[in-house]
Formats: sequence, structure tokens, C-alpha cells
Amino acid sequence: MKLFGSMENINGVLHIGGLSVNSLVNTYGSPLYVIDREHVENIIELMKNSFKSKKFSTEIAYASKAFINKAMCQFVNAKGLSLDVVSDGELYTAKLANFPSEKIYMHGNNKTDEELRMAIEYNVGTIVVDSKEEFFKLSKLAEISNKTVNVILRVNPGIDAHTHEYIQTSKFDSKFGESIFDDSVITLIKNMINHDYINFLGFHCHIGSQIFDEKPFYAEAEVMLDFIKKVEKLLNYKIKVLNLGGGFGIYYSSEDDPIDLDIFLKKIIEILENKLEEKNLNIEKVAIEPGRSIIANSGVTLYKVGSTKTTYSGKKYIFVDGGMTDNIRPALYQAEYEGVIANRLNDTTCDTYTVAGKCCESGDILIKNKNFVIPNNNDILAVFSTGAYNYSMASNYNRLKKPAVIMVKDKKVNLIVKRETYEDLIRNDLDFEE
Ligand SMILES: Cc1ncc(COP(=O)(O)O)c(C=O)c1O
Ligand SMILES: N[C@@H](CCCC[NH3+])C(=O)O
Repeated sequence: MKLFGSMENINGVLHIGGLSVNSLVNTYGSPLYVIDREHVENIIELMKNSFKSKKFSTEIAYASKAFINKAMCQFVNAKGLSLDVVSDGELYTAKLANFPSEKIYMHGNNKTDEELRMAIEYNVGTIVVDSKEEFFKLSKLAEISNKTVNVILRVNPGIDAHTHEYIQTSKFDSKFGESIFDDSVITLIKNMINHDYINFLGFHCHIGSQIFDEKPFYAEAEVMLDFIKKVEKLLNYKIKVLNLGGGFGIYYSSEDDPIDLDIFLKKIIEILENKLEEKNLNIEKVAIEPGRSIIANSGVTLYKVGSTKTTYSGKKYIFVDGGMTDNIRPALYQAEYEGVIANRLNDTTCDTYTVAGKCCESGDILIKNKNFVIPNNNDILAVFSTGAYNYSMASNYNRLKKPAVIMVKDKKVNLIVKRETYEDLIRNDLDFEE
């Protein structure tokens, strides 16, 4: 079990932000997503300090898909980050949170007309064009609105990074971006450069998520600068912006070897600076777009143990009051998590259990065959590192209500998302008409 940030064991009880899990669950119910604010703040500070250069400006855009709600947009804005959004819903949330539109990157491999219009209307700082077709759509809509839009093109640098197949994004058959190896991409860039309503600034790439090996990132940086040099030469045009995406792997369980962000980000800067010099290139801004590495380890999900069961075959289960509805990642990616009986950290009588949720699915498993203190009903089970892609991927399957989200720091609690109610569940339901 690895504790992050302010998480600590006080007399056998897990405390986060100075507050016991018992008091948090008593007040806010369960399941409950808890965000350790101090830890996110430390990560953001570390990233800001490590990712900077004297040769170009740097920007960190938080990939909001990892965990987004109004408060999180406000929080990352207060911390000076930019924002990556990938849908009208994310953009709308950012807008409602008063996130400065000029600091937003609008992504998506299949942006609808509605989304593009919205991005233009909101004066989104940068639209990340994903394809030739999207350029045509966007340029027409920009012309109709009589607005020039800032654009970077998402390209696929063909870097094969080792991670789960579902979260790789840069293989040759990936659905994202246009390949840098496809000669037609040069024509596309030329068309963008020449378009009256497009201000073409540069490139975006992203090689995948939860990647532990730093080398593909270093290769990505080098390949992109080679490509930029080629484009500048061929088109006699100055590329200003390079966005290298996110994907930095984090610790979920003892099998993971997370990226050391400080060393890694400084190394990326060094590689970029050296390569720029070698190629006699200049670039105004380099951006990164981390999501998981900013928020994952700050999150803890607290559940109540409802019951336990030993099957006829001898398998032992702990049943909790949430499951795949609040954390789909084990079912979807065979993701591994660590968990504990959080109100009895010092107990030593353990057994091997599988933690299962309450959904009507055999695959509704959170943790498989790990050691836990023999639990009592109503004990609190904590699952760690649930800050990214848990709340944002939550569902109402089996009509379960989505949990509340709180941020904690220095014994203060900020309820940032209310627990759903029965009314929320049926809000859009209409009556059957004979
Ligand atoms: C375009 C883009 N940027 C950023 C991210 C964030 O990735 P991560 O959360 O792994 O940092 C993703 C997700 O993979 C992405 O698709
Ligand atoms: N949802 C994925 C990451 C996808 C990243 C976005 N391209 C996960 O939970 O690991």
C-alpha cells in the first residue's frame, strides 16, 4: 500500500487532509471520491518547475477527460494551467467554470459541427484539427462566423509505446490524427496555412496513456522536431507551437514503475533544446497535456463493506457498495488497484479476497486476490489512485447513483460534486404513451 500526499495512518485509521475516513464517510456517505488537494498542488508545482526552458515558453494543459467538473476547472485555472477539452460537454463545463477560453485546447477525432461552432463562438484558444475532413468543416464554419481560429494539427508520429492496446494512440492504424509519413499531410498543412480564416500554429501529438518507458516520449520529441524542420523547409513557413500530449505512467500497484516526473520533464526539455540547436530551429511554445499524472494518485475511493462471501469453490469476496459504475478500469483494462480496510490499518489478521461491486455483472471486480484484513460489515474499504478516469468514466449502470466528490486539505472539506439522487436518475425519463 502506497500513501500519497497528506494520506496517513493515525492510530490505525486512514486520514486524508487531516480527516479520518470514518468522519468523511459519516458526513458524505459512500461510495465517496476523495481528492487530496495538497497532493495535486504538489504535482502541479513540480511539473511547472521541471517543465520550463529559457529557449521557448512552456505550457501545461490539464487533460480534463481524466477528471472534470466545475470545481476542477476552477482549481487548475487558479494553479495557472491550461485545459484540454474533447467534447461539447467538457467545453461547456469549462465555460461555466469561467475558464479563460484562450487557454483551452479543443480536441476530438470526430468533432460535430455543433462542437466546432461552440469552440468558435467561445473563442477557444486553439482548435486541434484531427483530419483533412475536419479542416474543411472547421474552415467553412469559421468563415461563416467571420472569425479566424487558431489551429494546430494532430499528427501521428508512428511511435509504438507499450501500454494497454485500448489506450495506445500512435500506432499506424490509430484513429487519431494524420500520419506524418503520409505525403498528403503536407498539402493539408499548406491549405491550412493559406486559408484566410485559419491561423495555423503547429502540431499536436500524443502517443498513448499510462506509459512507463520514457524513451518513446524522447523519440516523439525528436521525431516531431525533424518533422517541423521538414515542414518549414518545404512550405517556407514558421511553426510556432508543438504540443507533445500526455500519457505519463503513474503508480497504481507495486507492479508499476512510474515515471519520475521531475527527471523526465527536465530531460524532455533538454532533448528539445539540443535538437532545436542541432536543427537550427526555433519554436515559440512547447506544451504538454497530462491528465492522469496530475490527478490519479490524489484520488481515493471510500466504500462501505456490505458483506463477505466464500464461494463453494473457496473464493473469498468482499462486497462493497460501489464497483464498476464508479471505477470501470479493472473491467475495461484489467487495471490493478491497491486497497485496504481503511478503518483498521493496524490489524494483522488477513486473508486473500477479491473485492467485488454490487452490479449485476461477474466482471464487476475492483481488486482481485489481494491480502486484506478480515473485514467486518460496515468497515470502510479504500481504493487508492482513483483520481483519474474513475469519476469521469462513471456510469449509472443498474441505476446506481454516482457518488459525491470531495476535495480535502488541512481538515477542510470542499464538496465539489454532490451525490446523485433518485431524482437525478429519472430526470430525463418520460412516460410511456399507449
Ligand atoms: C489527446 C490527449 N491528450 C492528453 C491525454 C491525457 O493522457 P494522460 O491522462 O495519460 O496523461 C490523452 C489521453 O490519453 C489524450 O488523448
Ligand atoms: N480512459 C483511459 C485513458 C484514456 C486516455 C485518453 N485518450 C484510462 O482509464 O486509462
